[in-house]
Amino acid sequence: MSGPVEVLTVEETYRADQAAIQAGVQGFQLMENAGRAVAEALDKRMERGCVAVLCGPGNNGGDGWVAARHLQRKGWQVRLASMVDREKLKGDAAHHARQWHGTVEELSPAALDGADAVIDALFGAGLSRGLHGAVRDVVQAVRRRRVPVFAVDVPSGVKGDDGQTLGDVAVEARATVTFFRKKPGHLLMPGRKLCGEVILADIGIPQNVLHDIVPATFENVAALWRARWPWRRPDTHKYDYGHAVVFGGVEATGAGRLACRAALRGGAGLVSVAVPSAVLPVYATGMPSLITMALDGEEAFGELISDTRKNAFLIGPGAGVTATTRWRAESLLDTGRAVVLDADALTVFRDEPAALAAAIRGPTVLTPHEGEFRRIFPDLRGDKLTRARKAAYATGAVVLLKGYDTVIAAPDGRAAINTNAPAELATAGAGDVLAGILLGCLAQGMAPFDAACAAAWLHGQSAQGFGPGLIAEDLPDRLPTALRQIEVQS
Ligand SMILES: NC(=O)C1=CN([C@@H]2O[C@H](COP(=O)(O)OP(=O)(O)OC[C@H]3O[C@@H](n4cnc5c(N)ncnc54)[C@H](OP(=O)(O)O)[C@@H]3O)[C@@H](O)[C@H]2O)[C@H](O)CC1
Ligand SMILES: [K+]
Repeated sequence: MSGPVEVLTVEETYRADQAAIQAGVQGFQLMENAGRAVAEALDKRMERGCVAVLCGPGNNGGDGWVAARHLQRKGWQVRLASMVDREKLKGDAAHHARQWHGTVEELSPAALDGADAVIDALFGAGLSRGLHGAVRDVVQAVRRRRVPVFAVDVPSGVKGDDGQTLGDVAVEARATVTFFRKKPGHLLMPGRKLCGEVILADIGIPQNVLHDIVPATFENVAALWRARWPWRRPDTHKYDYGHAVVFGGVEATGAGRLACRAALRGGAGLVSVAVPSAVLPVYATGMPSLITMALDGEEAFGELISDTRKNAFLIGPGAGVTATTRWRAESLLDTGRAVVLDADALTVFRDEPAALAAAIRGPTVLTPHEGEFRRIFPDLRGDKLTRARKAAYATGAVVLLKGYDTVIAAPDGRAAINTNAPAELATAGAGDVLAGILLGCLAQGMAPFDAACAAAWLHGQSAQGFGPGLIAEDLPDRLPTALRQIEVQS
């Protein structure tokens, strides 16, 4: 959980590298530190034996030559295979290749014979096309033989910017050692899975290079927003923590109930559920702290939303894809108060992103899963980070695009990637709980980007450590434990 919050694109990483060199750090020293960190990571995690170090034609390969030297010194038997002749290497890679006094083999599957571990120093940030020829054969052989791989910077074949594979083959690593700051590809799927454990090494790049880079992408750790978490203060009352309203469903009642409980646990001062009187008892049962409001007809709806003390609304879970849901969603947005649009309240804007954008006036968070996202924004292309950013920019809302690698994007370009959600969260109703936590955060006055990041993190954290058998009902009551961790997790 701990570690820096900033995530750098490949281009920003190169800028950080250059800024460090301009500040007086030698390039070959950065490479020395990088390669040594890779060697140490492997040596710490495995019994000494035989390691095959696979080196590419650029600086990623350069890190490999350094790692080979350090591993040999530590007592590993090293087989180094290079994609290109040592004489063809340039710059810092050429410098470090000259420091290697062992044998150099041609890159082929035979170089893996006898290896207990592999260092993948083929391609890193400079990957520009899919893997072909000898390099593809070797990567295929590594996968077949199931030798543990330690990747330098990123597993070869994976793009640092989005975690997608370029071409049809990529290395699957046990661990990936990267430098200074993580890249989006370490956090987004499938890159996150292909990286294995991600180890961040300090190679001597000064922190202050970030002042000029101004990163806009972050890992969603609590340190990103915890300074603005609305802790209860003395001398305050419940009205200081907002009045959240959930528009519950009539036939599908479970979703709204989960959201209400999550909003209460998430800290909203008051939570009301607004539903037709016929189903009120369903909502009231088992949740005495919930306020129930009879919503019989559109006049009652108008009256309810004209009360400005009600400062955050959730519509969508169990709502139904109907004209009423669309009209209500637009009316809520028109109040200019905080709104969470989820589930059916997103689908009612199918193929109409412009209408949605036009309706948004105040702090708004859209919480689509991939299917709902595609329905509203069928024309948005690109990786998850890019698409979420484009949707936020186009609508003026914060977009929380759900999944194992949930992305939260703000209209101003900031984006965070959530990394603490266990696979068990793929269960019915989990999304309704997330919407409820988010509603609670907004009711307490958090800005929508902070609220969405906090909600995604708390949602993931409340599922941590439960294991198989988790159901959505378990989540709200685990929120207090997750909340206590905001202070200890950075
Ligand atoms: N601050 C840092 O993060 C540091 C990073 N270091 C390491 O440097 C690499 C990035 O090095 P770079 O030389 O820019 O790029 P690569 O080594 O990843 O690869 C570039 C060369 O590979 C060729 N290439 C790319 N894709 C393929 C492919 N599919 N098949 C064959 N060849 C390929 C590419 O050729 P072009 O034709 O595209 O030019 C280049 O020749 C970073 O990842 C870190 O490991 C420093 O050591 C320390 C500081
Ligand atoms: K690599």
